[in-house]
Amino acid sequence: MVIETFNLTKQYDGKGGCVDINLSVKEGEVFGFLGPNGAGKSTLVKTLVGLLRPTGGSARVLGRPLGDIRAMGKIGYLPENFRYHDWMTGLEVMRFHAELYKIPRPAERISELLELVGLSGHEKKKVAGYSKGMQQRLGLAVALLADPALVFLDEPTSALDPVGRIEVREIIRDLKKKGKTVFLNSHLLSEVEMVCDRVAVINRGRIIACGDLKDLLFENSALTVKIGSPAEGLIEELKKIALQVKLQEDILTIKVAKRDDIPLIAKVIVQSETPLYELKMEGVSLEELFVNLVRGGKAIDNGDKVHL
Ligand SMILES: Nc1ncnc2c1ncn2[C@@H]1O[C@H](COP(=O)(O)OP(=O)(O)OP(=O)(O)O)[C@@H](O)[C@H]1O
Repeated sequence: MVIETFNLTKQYDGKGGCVDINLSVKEGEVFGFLGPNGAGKSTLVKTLVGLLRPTGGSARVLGRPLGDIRAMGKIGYLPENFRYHDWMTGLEVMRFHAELYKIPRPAERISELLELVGLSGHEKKKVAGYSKGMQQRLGLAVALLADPALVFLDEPTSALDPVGRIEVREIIRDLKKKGKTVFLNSHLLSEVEMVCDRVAVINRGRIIACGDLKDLLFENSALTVKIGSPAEGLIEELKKIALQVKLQEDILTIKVAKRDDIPLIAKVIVQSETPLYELKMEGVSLEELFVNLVRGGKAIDNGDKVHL
């Protein structure tokens, strides 16, 4: 595991922050960390990168305890609200951080990264003259300077235009291809849906859902089946396979535990000689799931916390 936390807690004078966080993030995955404003996302990230000391619990990052200097050298971090010295040029900011990281042949690495984030040609301009999006691109380049094994990106695209967002998505995918682990905080759920393998949702400092993104979305989807008059005993038969079966007029709404149960459901209906007119999976988007979870809706049936 690249990140493992054990009841990790960081509160400010006993309030706010994040509480009893138990998470594990595997090597090479893109992990999405979601939550509404003030939920505790940045607090957890700052604690994991060693900027804040936990007030409870413990964690291991890259196999080392929190704050261990050997692990910190392999971590890249793009904070949510950062400001570089605006009297420096982009190139100077990069050189400064390269020195801190003691990067061998920094000139080569710096120009490669400025190219990657689309700042080539702007490196000699002062940061004061950079747009918000350019500053965010510079922040991303700094986060990637040391070729980190683990990258924390806190709202990496908040200031970017649509093209910039696509570019960052490509950078994230490329990092994954290279076997790097990405921990992504973002409010842009469609973006998270496109790049993340697993997600956790935090609300009021506590994790309320965590799991494989595809499974989480599947669990919260339902099969809708348009049928004629149901044969005797059909609903009972379906209940043996499905998690939940509801019949309203001629529409059956069925929740299944796994994809392979769908053809089974169709078979049972057909074999019962009930007319079957239509069968489709009504999926939820991550946005719908998120809103349901955060508002305490019934998005998830088996308790208020899911671990897959
Ligand atoms: N330095 C601090 N001192 C006191 N309380 C803090 C401090 N930093 C954060 N908090 C509180 O801890 C809680 C979590 O804040 P945090 O910034 O971690 O949330 P977040 O999920 O990153 O929010 P956002 O999406 O708005 O950036 C909030 O209630 C916040 O007010």
